[in-house]
Amino acid sequence: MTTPSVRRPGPASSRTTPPEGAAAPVATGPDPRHTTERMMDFQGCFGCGADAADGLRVAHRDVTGHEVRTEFTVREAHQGAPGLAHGGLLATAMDETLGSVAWHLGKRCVTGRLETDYLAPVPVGGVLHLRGWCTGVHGRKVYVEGEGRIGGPDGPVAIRAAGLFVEVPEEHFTRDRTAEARPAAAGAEG
Ligand SMILES: CCCCC/C=C\C/C=C\C/C=C\C/C=C\CCCC(=O)SCCNC(=O)CCNC(=O)[C@H](O)C(C)(C)COP(=O)(O)OP(=O)(O)OC[C@H]1O[C@@H](n2cnc3c(N)ncnc32)[C@H](O)[C@@H]1OP(=O)(O)O
Repeated sequence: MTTPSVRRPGPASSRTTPPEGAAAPVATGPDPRHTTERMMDFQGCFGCGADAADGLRVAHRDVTGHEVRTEFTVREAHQGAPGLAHGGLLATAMDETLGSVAWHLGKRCVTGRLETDYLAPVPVGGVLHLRGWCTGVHGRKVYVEGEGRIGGPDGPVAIRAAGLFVEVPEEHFTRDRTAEARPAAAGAEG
């Protein structure tokens, strides 16, 4: 057990806390059946992709067991209030980190729920050091928590989060959803 560095309770709600009977995570590494070329070579991800011109470029640094470490360098384009990072983008960097925890457990998952606590502002020019780890697995559900520190990996905690990731079939990513995305009226035309 790590000692919480802030006086607030943990970030997880009942929906992001593993239920009774959840299994401990088993760090298998990414499942080769899921790591198709299409997925692995994809650089368009807003969170981490090199080809996402306006993306966050979250850098994946280290994986140890079921714990993942990443870094997010906050640039001017990420501001909410002047000089400070926008909270939604900090949540995105966290989503990226927690999602990759599930991936390294060999699970093909999407974010079902993401809860965030903001504890301190993150300044432009700073680096947010993120860490995510799995708290349990129950059926298709993978429970993950994380934190982001400023000024270094052991600096003060600026953001904490808890997420629920849900395993999906490959078809989730390959299905043609063009019709679903169209407005209902336009979709009704043959
Ligand atoms: C994710 C990208 C992967 C791409 C991989 C590419 C390269 C790989 C390399 C590295 C990977 C690195 C990092 C990963 C990166 C990024 C992370 C970003 C991830 C995202 O940015 S991803 C986009 C946003 N995300 C969505 O776009 C999801 C939209 N959504 C749905 O697609 C459905 O909603 C779905 C599938 C979630 C569930 O739908 P479904 O029909 O399959 O299943 P169902 O509803 O039955 O839920 C099953 C059980 O989950 C419980 N459950 C579900 N949702 C819950 C909630 N909100 N709260 C509490 N419990 C919930 C139910 O209660 C039930 O629980 P129970 O089994 O106990 O009944």
